[in-house]
Amino acid sequence: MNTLDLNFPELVRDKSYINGEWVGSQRTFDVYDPATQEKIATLPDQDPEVVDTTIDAAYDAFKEFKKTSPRVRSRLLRKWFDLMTEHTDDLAKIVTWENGKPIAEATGETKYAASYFEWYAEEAPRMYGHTIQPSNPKNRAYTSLEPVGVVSIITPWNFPIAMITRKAGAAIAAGCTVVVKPDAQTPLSCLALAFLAEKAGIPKGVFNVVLSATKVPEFGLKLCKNKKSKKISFTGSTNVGKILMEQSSSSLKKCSFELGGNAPVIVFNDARLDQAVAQAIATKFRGLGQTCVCANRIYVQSGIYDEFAQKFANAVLKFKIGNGFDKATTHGPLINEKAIEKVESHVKDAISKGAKVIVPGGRIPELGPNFYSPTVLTNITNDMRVCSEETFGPLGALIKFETCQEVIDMANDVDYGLASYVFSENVNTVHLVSEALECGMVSCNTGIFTDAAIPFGGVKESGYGREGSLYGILDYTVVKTVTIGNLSLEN
Ligand SMILES: NC(=O)c1ccc[n+]([C@@H]2O[C@H](COP(=O)([O-])OP(=O)(O)OC[C@H]3O[C@@H](n4cnc5c(N)ncnc54)[C@H](O)[C@@H]3O)[C@@H](O)[C@H]2O)c1
Ligand SMILES: O=CCCC(=O)O
Repeated sequence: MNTLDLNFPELVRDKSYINGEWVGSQRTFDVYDPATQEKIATLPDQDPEVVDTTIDAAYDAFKEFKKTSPRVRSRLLRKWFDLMTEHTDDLAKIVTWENGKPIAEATGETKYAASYFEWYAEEAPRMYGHTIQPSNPKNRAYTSLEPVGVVSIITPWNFPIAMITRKAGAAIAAGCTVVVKPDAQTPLSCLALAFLAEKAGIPKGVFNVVLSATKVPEFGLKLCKNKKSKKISFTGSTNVGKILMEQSSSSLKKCSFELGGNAPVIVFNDARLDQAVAQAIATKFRGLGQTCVCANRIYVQSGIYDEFAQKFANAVLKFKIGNGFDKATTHGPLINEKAIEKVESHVKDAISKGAKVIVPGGRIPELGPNFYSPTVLTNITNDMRVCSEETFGPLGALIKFETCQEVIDMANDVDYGLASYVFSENVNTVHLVSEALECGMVSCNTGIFTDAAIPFGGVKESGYGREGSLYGILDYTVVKTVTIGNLSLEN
C-alpha cells in the first residue's frame, strides 16, 4: 500500500529487518495516518522470541564488526548519510505520513537525522585513548575505547527517524551492532532506514529492526534481560525508562535514558521582546508541543508580561492547523486521542484553579479526531498540573514572575531536567541563570538549539547519557586499560 507518490517506492517496507533479511510473521498490525485515520501499512506483529534470535544474530555479527577499522565504519556511515540525503524528499514524506508533522518540519527532521550519520562518520576515526604513567616507574599503561557490544534500542514516535540515527550512528561508529524496536505508530521511517542500510553495505546483523504492537512490554523485557545485549539505549517517557532500568539490572546493562522533560522558558524584562516571543513560539509549538525539549512552562517577568502574552496569543492565532502534506499547514495533528486528552486535562485543571483563557483553542473535529488548535492560558500558578507534568501538546502556559531567584526556584521545582530557555540581553543574567538551572541543556536567546554537534541529554528524571557531539560515542564504548609492567632494557 503506497499512496505517497514516492520517487523510490521501495522505501516503504512491509517486513521487519533481521540479519540482512526481510522477515514477516503470521500476526500483523496496522499503521494509520494520524491526520486522515487511513490505514497506511500492515506490518508483522512479531512474537517476543524474535528478540532473542535477533540479538543472537547481532551478537554473531559483532564478533566480526568490532574488528573493522574505524575508517571502514566511517565510510559505511558516510554512504548511509549520502543515501539519506539522496532520498530526503521521500523519507520526509514517510515521516509526515506516519507522524503527521508538516512536510517542511519532516524534511528538517530527515536532514537532522542524516546529520548524525555524517557526524559519527567523522567521529569514528577519533576514538582516542590515553597513555598513562602509573606510579611504578617500570610500568606503562594505555587505554583504548572498545565497543560495548550488542545494543538494544527503543525509540518513540515523535521523531521517527532522528531518534534512531542519533543512537545507531554512534553505536555503529563505535563498532557495536544494534537491535532497534521503533514505536508501532511510526515504524515505516525506521524500516526505510534499514532499506538504505542494506544499500549502503552495512554488513548483515549490524542494524536490525524488530516490530511489535501488541507485545511491547514483553519485547522490552527481553531487550533488557538478554545477556548477549550489553547496553540499552531508550528514548521515551520517564515512566517507561524507570521500568527498563529496573529490568536491565539483572544483566547489569550499560544504560542511556533520554526521557521526558518539562522545559521552562524564562523571559526577563530586558529581553528583545519580539525575538523572545517568536522563539518561545518556536520551542513551545515545534511538533505541536510534542518534543521532549518543548517549552512546558513560560515564565515572563512582570514588566513585559502583558505585552508578551498579547504578542504570544496573536502569533498562535496565525497558525494554520491541517494535514502535514498541505504546504500551507504550519502545524499538523497530535499523534492520537490520548495525546489530546492529556492536553485537555491540563487545560481543565488550570482553568479550575484560576487560569485565564486568552486563546481557547480546542478540538477541530471537522479536520479529524487528532486535530487540536492550541490553547493559551495566563495566570498559571505552581499548583497546576502543567507546572509539574509534561503536557506534550499545544498548551501555552504563561506564568508571571518578579525576581531572578524566584524564577530559578520555580523552574527547578520539578522532577525533570532536560532543556531550559533563557531570554535576556544581560550577560550576567544569561550566565548565572544558566548555571543555576538544574537541567542538561540551556538555550539562551533561541528556541531551537539541537544539533548533531551539541551534547543532548538530561539530569534528574529526564535521564542520563549524552547523544550527539564528541560525548555521544562514549555511551557505546568501554575503556580498556592495558598495563605493561617490569620494563627493562636488560635481556
Ligand atoms: N529526552 C529525549 O531525548 C526524548 C526525545 C523524544 C521523546 N522523549 C519523551 O518520550 C515521551 C513521548 O514518547 P512516548 O509517549 O511514545 O513514550 P513511551 O515511553 O510511551 O514510548 C517510547 C517507546 O517505548 C516503547 N514502550 C512503551 N512501553 C514499554 C515497555 N513497558 N517496555 C518497553 N518498551 C515500551 C514504545 O513502544 C515506544 O517505542 C515524552 O515523555 C518525551 O519527552 C524524550
Ligand atoms: O524530542 C526530543 C528530541 C528533540 C531534538 O532532538 O531536537
